[in-house]
Amino acid sequence: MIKMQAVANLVSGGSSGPQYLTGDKSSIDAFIDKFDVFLFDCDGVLWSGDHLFPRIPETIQMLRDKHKQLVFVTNNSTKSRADYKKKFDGMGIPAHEEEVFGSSYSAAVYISRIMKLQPPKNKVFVLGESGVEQELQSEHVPFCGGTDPLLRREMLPEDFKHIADGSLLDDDVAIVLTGLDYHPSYLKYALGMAYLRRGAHFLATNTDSTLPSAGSLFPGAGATSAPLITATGQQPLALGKPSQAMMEAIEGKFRFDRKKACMVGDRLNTDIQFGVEGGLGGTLCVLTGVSKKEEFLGEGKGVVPSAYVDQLGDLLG
Ligand SMILES: O=C(O)[C@H](O)[C@H](O)COP(=O)(O)O
Ligand SMILES: [Mg+2]
Repeated sequence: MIKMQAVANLVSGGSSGPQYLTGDKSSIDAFIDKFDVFLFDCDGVLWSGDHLFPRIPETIQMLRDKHKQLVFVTNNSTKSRADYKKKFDGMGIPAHEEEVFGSSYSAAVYISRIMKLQPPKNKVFVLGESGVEQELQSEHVPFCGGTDPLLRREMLPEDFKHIADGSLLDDDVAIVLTGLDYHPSYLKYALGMAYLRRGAHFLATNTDSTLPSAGSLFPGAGATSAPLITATGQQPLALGKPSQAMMEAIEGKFRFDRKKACMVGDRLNTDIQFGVEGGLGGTLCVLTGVSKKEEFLGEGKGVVPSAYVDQLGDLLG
């Protein structure tokens, strides 16, 4: 049964706002044929935490069979590229580690290849999970904090004194980097604030307000940097979507024509904005994650995708 929007698309050729593709095989095929490259978001598009959405492996394989170039562009910094390869394998998604470009890798590349701080004052104090640490390691960037078990404890009275007199601080720290942190502590925030007050650069892998998981929403990476923003009044430089520094790094690594590329995502103010501001040929919003169609349908909407589907598997028709 062809949906009303599909009829509207057929009639208006898709000029009446974002094209609704679900159930419209000919429009789906025409849409896919426009692009050589698909940049895929992960959380809210492929899966919701450990829950894999329907027909994802088949959809990815279909695009591979059409010789499309695929890049997996996630803001989730808790995992490294190698971790994502394991997750893909575990879910039967045909993908390669080299095709992953996460915000933790984006931050590591920015620090090592753009900032190029000289040792010894080039260390990163991390508020985040092992994905950030692994990618800093892959770029030979020294770090501390992060998953260090010594920081997963109560703040003790003497800690205030030792942070204030600097004896608990590492003089080589030049950067504070926040990412999604499942183990926040007052001690970590106190150390992060002390380093920022000493003049350290303030970076974030991403600042998404929420994390889609288990079919619901949870505090996102933005919740990790927020206490430091409030305490210092400083804003971090975010290196995940929609940052165009990330788009340039991806274009530099995967070499593609932006006009023949499509960004597929579930979130308007990261994924779709990333594609629109990056001048990509198209953007596809998938309604299994954060953003709802009411946020982009109708007049006077901000970020609007070129097309949308109920779920990614709908691309199989
Ligand atoms: O809070 C976060 O870090 C984000 O919600 C999460 O990372 C989003 O990941 P993505 O949808 O970009 O794969
Ligand atoms: Mg997402």
